[in-house]
Amino acid sequence: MNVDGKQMRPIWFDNESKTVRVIDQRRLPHELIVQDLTTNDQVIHAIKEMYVRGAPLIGATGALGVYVILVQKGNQGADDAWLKRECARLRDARPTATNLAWGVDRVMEKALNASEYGARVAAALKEALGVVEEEAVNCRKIGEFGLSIIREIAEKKNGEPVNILTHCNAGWLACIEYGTATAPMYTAFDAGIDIHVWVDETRPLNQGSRLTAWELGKHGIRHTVITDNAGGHLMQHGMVDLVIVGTDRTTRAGDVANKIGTYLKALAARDNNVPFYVALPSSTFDWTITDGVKDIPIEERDPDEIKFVQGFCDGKISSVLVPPESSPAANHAFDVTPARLVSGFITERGICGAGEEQIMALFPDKKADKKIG
Ligand SMILES: CSC[C@H]1O[C@H](OP(=O)(O)O)[C@H](O)[C@@H]1O
Repeated sequence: MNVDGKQMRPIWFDNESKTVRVIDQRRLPHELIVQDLTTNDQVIHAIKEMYVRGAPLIGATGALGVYVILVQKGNQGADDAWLKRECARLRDARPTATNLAWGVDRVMEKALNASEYGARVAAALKEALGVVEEEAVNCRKIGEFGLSIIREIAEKKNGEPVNILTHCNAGWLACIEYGTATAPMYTAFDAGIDIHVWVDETRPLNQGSRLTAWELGKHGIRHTVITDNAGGHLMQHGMVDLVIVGTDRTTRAGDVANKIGTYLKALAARDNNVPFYVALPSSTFDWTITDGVKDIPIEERDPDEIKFVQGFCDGKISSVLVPPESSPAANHAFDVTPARLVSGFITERGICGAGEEQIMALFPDKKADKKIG
């Protein structure tokens, strides 16, 4: 996306150095730092520590990570067992986003189909770059389909802005371009529709206040950062016309795993008759499961992410302890919104209702035969 006149993506392959490069999103919005990923350990660390985050981006990083495994120093790329072991390590870097396993499996399969090392490397890179470009196109299409929802609301607003609430960051920084939840926002803004976005700060790592606010500001989209607990109040007072969020894993029956706090937004939206849409590429559906609360693994992260608040001061990032050092904290990174609270899904193939029948009608070619994640 355009950042101060420069086209940027959160991940890219540098053809000259043959290196995978990523933006270290932990440093945004105050520092734009690029990291090279030249070993599997570095790729795994970047995913675990959230240099890169967001389901489609994690999937693309996993896909390119298979290439890194094959070309890293001391590789045994032609050894199938070694390649599978390293891919399994990469696949397990974070548990909830189904895209990671999808991206790694897809590229590893192509690599294993080539026996000669050079052909294996070429096949892996080609497939991984294909994943990157496909997800960019998928998010553009999500924006095109999502535009109709925002346009329909705008037509009833008599010139007033469409107020959209979003949680966490499901922007281009979580994908490749456009984002998922943000894609319809960018498309509507670029089509001249007046929108304003309520941006949940999204504790504990503040992906909303740090990343979504940065993205929207760079695109010139009016937005307001709010606490995670403010959304219900705003909906009660008619200040939210639409909620659009992303997802890390959605079951084929429409249960949605997304950043912790999403479920509460969906409850407030239902209670106030506010449309609640989930935007995702098909790579984020887990076709093998239906019950999200029972079957989606919820990542539990380091409690210190809650106890220590990160800020930017005097040119550097610092952490400040908030609760008593001795107080325990519980850091569930995601929750599951049942399909019954979802108005619909915005995908690269169109918009569908939140039920197995509607989802499978849009994706009749998807099979529930391969366990992911
Ligand atoms: C388009 S996927 C974005 C999704 O990923 C985020 O989680 P995290 O920042 O921990 O990777 C959040 O759930 C977003 O909605």
